[in-house]
Amino acid sequence: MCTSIVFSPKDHYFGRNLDLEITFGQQVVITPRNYDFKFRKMPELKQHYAMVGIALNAGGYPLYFDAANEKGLGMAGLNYPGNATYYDVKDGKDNVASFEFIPWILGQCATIEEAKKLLAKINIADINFSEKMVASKLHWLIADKTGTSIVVETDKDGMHVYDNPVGCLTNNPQFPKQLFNLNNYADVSAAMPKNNFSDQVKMDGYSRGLGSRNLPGGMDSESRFVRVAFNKFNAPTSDSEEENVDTYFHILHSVEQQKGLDQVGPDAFEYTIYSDGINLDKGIFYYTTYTNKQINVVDMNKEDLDSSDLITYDMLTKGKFNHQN
Ligand SMILES: C[C@H](CCC(=O)NCC(=O)O)[C@H]1CC[C@H]2[C@@H]3[C@H](O)C[C@@H]4C[C@H](O)CC[C@]4(C)[C@H]3CC[C@]12C
Repeated sequence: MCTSIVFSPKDHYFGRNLDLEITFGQQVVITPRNYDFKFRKMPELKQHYAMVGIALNAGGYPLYFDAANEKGLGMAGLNYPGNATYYDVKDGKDNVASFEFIPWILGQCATIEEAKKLLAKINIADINFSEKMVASKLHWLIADKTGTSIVVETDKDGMHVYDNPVGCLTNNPQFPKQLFNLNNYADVSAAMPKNNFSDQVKMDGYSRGLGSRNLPGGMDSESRFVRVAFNKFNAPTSDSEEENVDTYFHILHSVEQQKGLDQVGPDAFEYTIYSDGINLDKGIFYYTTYTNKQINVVDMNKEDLDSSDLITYDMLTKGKFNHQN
């Protein structure tokens, strides 16, 4: 499962945990403005906004899992099995394959308002990247540098674009159900609970943290949605970039999947392969991996964004122990 958030302590940070049992050889990929973006059913974008994110470089084509552009619009695709539906090519619509959706939006839109205008014309066409790489069933979180976010779900009954008041997304069920489920946690709090049970029962608050005792702790997508929303809304904010980035990763790591906890096959366990976050205001990309919790940084502004070839960085997966004696 996966979790994606936008966190707005001062600047705005957008990204996700990628949870899966296999890894694809993904890299940090910067697509500069003059990379010739080809689309199966739409005209190419010879010039577009530059973007940075995690992608699989498939023979020179960036298959983005999540990314943000130089204008501060971010977008992530998360698994949405059983619900995601892609459609036949339709006349009069912008027919975009699911693997083209991130570049199509990030290449052309600077804000959520602009994205909504393009979304109104889009038909997510049921096209595979290749015979081997069939379309994954996804839904998407999109956020801009005001911290505003939306969710795009293409269900059996068509495409839905939801305003997202909580700024997070996980997996199933459908987004309105995830929001509704928050009702069940209205009394969860960072503060010690008040005894509403009965004034005839003496309760002495035997432990700190009892206000959050009823937060769901599971690896499942509904539990992670509640937990990450609560942790985000209660996170401290600062004027310091480093403190805010650090807090951002604490939030994502609070819903990360340790190996061994989420069994998906006889010997297969889903785990958090990487966590990433882009400062949408500044174009700085941060990430950690399962085996390297040090925060790694790629600053897109340090690259020649007017060039035409993909710029890639292998993810640093080897952590360091700092021996002090
Ligand atoms: C599996 C993950 C989503 C993670 C998640 O939600 N997992 C939880 C779960 O399995 O429930 C998705 C997110 C982006 C997806 C990739 C991107 O869409 C790009 C690319 C698209 C091709 O159609 C298929 C391969 C490929 C490379 C996709 C493989 C599956 C990815 C990596």
